[in-house]
Amino acid sequence: VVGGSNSQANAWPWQVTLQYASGSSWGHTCGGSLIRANRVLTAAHCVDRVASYRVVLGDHNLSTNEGTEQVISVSTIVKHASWNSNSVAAGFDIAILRLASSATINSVVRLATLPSDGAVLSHNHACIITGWGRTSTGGSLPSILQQAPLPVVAHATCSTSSYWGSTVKTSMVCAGGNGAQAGCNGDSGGPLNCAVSGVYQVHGIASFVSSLGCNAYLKPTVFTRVSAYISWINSNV
Ligand SMILES: CC(C)C[C@H](NC(=O)C(F)(F)F)C(=O)N[C@@H](C)C(=O)Nc1ccc(C(F)(F)F)cc1
Repeated sequence: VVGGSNSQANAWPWQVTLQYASGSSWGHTCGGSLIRANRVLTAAHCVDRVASYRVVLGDHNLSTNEGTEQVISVSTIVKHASWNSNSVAAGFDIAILRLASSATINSVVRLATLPSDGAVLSHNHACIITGWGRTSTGGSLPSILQQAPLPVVAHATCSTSSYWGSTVKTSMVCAGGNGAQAGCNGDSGGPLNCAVSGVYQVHGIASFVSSLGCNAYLKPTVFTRVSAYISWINSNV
């Protein structure tokens, strides 16, 4: 997350870090959201690489053991059948990870609330991106979960030529683009948290940013719009 700040410990209790084995250690590769005690919602592009994956729930500082972490391996991966890693612009950047065991739901590990089928948020609706992605384009990865305000950019605006043009589809949600706050590499798969009637919902799954730079002006961070995939989730969870 570029232009963000440290989140309060466990303030986003559905946020997970998706990690893959590299050598003898595990490295953060993507975010994700807990949607059932044994199911995590993430981006399909996060699991394109054949590897062994694990999720860590209840984490805050990736570099220390805080005693709230739950480490669970990923048993199976369900990527959307229409996902094509050569065209992120087509959408379908969504996957469900089945966990080897169920998480213990407690004060620091909770299920995400998903939006209702088809719900579309209006321009400037206040949302917050969270993640352990880079804090600047090509920069370093933070230890502490970051968050930043990222207001929704309506599709009508986001699909104009000065923004993303036809790269962005109605199955996506744009947020940010002010040149300061943005998602960045490593935030992929993580949530766009939007308050609706006082309850935070996971309205987006971080999908892509501009290759010109994470916080490129008028290139909002683009998320998979979760409300466009509710029936897919319900039949694959
Ligand atoms: C691996 C990528 C598909 C996803 C990667 N996503 C992210 O970094 C995140 F965190 F925003 F989700 C990304 O945007 N990386 C930049 C460097 C990128 O490749 N962006 C990008 C690629 C293709 C297009 C498109 F759709 F136009 F082809 C647009 C942006």
